[in-house]
Amino acid sequence: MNILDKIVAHKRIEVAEAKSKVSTADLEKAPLFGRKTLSLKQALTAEGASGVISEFKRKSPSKGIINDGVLPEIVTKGYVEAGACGLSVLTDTEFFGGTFDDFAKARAANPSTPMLRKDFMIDEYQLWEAKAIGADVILLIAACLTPAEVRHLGRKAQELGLEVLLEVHDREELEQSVCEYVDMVGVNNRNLKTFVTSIETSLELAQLIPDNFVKISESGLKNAETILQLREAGYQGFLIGESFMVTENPGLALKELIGRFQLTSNQ
Ligand SMILES: O=P(O)(O)OC[C@@H](O)[C@@H](O)c1c[nH]c2ccccc12
Repeated sequence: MNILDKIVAHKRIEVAEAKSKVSTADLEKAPLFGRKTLSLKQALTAEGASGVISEFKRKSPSKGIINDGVLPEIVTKGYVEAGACGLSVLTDTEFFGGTFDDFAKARAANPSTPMLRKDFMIDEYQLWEAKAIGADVILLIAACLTPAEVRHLGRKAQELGLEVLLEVHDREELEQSVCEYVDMVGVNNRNLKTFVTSIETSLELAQLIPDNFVKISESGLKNAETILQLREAGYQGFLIGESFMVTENPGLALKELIGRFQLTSNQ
């Protein structure tokens, strides 16, 4: 079984357990459930936006522990002060060490920044959870959903006021899963089944993504030259975790990166 299949199998058990404990009616009573969501799409396309969506990630199946002793409220506040357009916070515990508590702390520290609940969404129950913790955006990974599931979850998410980021890794996933219930298309440079990471994936798929979707390049990004190259190819969003999280001060790492690509693009 590849790692993605393992994660999804585990997720199904987790969701079944969560459902048996807390009903969607109870989730709707959470204080943040009715909150007005923020638009990541708008933040990414605003004049002068850095385009960076910074991720809070403690560990991953590909890297093991990245940075475990850090506080989500401190790191994410640092990201926002440095110029992040949006935040991504992992909520998968088993494989990424994330929690709802991490998300809640980041949410409270950054009330006006769009936040992505980064998890493996397989059931509409998880959309209610996302609303209850104060998320603005959810991720739908084409590699672990059928095109019909993408449509169904995307439509439900949008009905709840959430924006939808569809993640693809190849042409087939893109062509089969992209639909009107998606707001942004993310190209994952990392193959979730093999962990092989290559920017070429984003460069190759760029022209195939219809223009009405905001394009986001995800994973393995660390230098200004690459960001500029991706911008040139049509990307307006850059999802970056590890290269910030491995440093002692992730916010500072983001600030330095933005400084480098803004400087370079003005020359
Ligand atoms: O840490 P990186 O290489 O900068 O990548 C961030 C993000 O793209 C990555 O964490 C990611 C992209 N898609 C995912 C799906 C599930 C879990 C994690 C991910």
